[in-house]
Amino acid sequence: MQHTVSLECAVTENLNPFGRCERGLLPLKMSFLTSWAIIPLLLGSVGVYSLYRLLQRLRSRAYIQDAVVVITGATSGLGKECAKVFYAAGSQLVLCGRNEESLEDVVRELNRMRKGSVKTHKPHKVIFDLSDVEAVSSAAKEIVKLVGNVDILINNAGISYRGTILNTKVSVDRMIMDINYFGPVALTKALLPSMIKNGRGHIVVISSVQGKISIPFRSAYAASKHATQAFFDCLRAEMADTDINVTVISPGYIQTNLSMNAVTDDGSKYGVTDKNTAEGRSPEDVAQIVLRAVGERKKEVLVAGVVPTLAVYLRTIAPKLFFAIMAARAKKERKLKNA
Ligand SMILES: NC(=O)C1=CN([C@@H]2O[C@H](COP(=O)(O)OP(=O)(O)OC[C@H]3O[C@@H](n4cnc5c(N)ncnc54)[C@H](OP(=O)(O)O)[C@@H]3O)[C@@H](O)[C@H]2O)C=CC1
Ligand SMILES: CCCCCCCCCCCCCCCC(=O)OCC(=O)COP(=O)(O)O
Repeated sequence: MQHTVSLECAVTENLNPFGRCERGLLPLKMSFLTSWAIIPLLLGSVGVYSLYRLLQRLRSRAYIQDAVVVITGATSGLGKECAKVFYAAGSQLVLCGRNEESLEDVVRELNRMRKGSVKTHKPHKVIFDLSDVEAVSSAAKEIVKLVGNVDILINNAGISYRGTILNTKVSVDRMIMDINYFGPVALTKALLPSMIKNGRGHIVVISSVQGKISIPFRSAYAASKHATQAFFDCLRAEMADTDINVTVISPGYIQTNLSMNAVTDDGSKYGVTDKNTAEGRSPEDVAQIVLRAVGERKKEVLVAGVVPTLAVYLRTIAPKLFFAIMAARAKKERKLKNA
């Protein structure tokens, strides 16, 4: 019986600190006082948070300013935009690409950029093809000779693919793996010893949402990005007791030449800008996200909208449902192609 009464009391009235039921003005006064007390508490928290953000921004700025930053695939798309934001933030850039003239165009574009208050540095260029492991090794030597220690390596270069597994030549699978996986692995391995010797460094890799989920007709690309995610997750763990940071960035669609430059099942160029690519995020935005992630030494960042983000979780939480959605997607795409 007593139990029933105290329960009613808890629901309809106030309990004092000793658990007894109270009536009258006192509880009203208490709630009035606590609601006023919350204001300085809230203001204090906002102040502490703002101070924390300011310190974080200053720390990020100091980390990037004057840092030696190597960017692969700097001739176009996300790589070129990363070059711009790191250049403006005062980094000493080493721009890597396959084509000297395209790299020179990027350097000219950087020179034309309006100079802010931050001191900028003249960028270096290093030309090599990521699919050639020997070339990667000599490029790493050239980089160290040019700038000494590398602070931040941004493994950005990559190529995509469209095709069915049934029709795709293994040489195409290999080519994608060479550029997207073995290239960054080789460059990272070549530069890591000097980072360790120097006592600090930061390895960044541009993976993809497709490093976390596989979608139909992207087998070679998704596989190369899954391998990339796995390798750099291992590297992060192995470097945990050093001052080497590892950041994996996994973007969704970006408005670049990726789909235009993608290869098909026989290795020929796809040559089309897909609707998803054209409607993707701007490379400028994504480059800003990369800059912030590096400054804040984030371990990984998924740069994607609600649906791809849900898809990533769905793959783990409800794989059967995810597989069914992917099967329906494959069926629909095949039908569209054959129509
Ligand atoms: N665009 C998108 O929707 C998304 C892109 N990404 C990733 O972003 C990264 C950048 O791609 P993005 O800017 O979009 O595409 P782009 O095609 O615009 O840029 C790709 C860059 O990679 C370089 N590259 C290609 N092959 C080689 C090679 N064999 N050796 C050296 N460099 C090479 C290209 O150089 P060259 O000028 O010589 O061809 C170019 O600079 C890639 O890793 C991609 O997978 C991730 C998610 C989404
Ligand atoms: C409870 C609701 C769950 C909703 C889940 C539905 C699943 C829908 C599938 C979403 C697939 C998203 C794929 C995103 C792919 C992507 O962003 O890739 C980025 C790239 O790397 C692009 O390269 P590409 O060559 O493919 O253009």
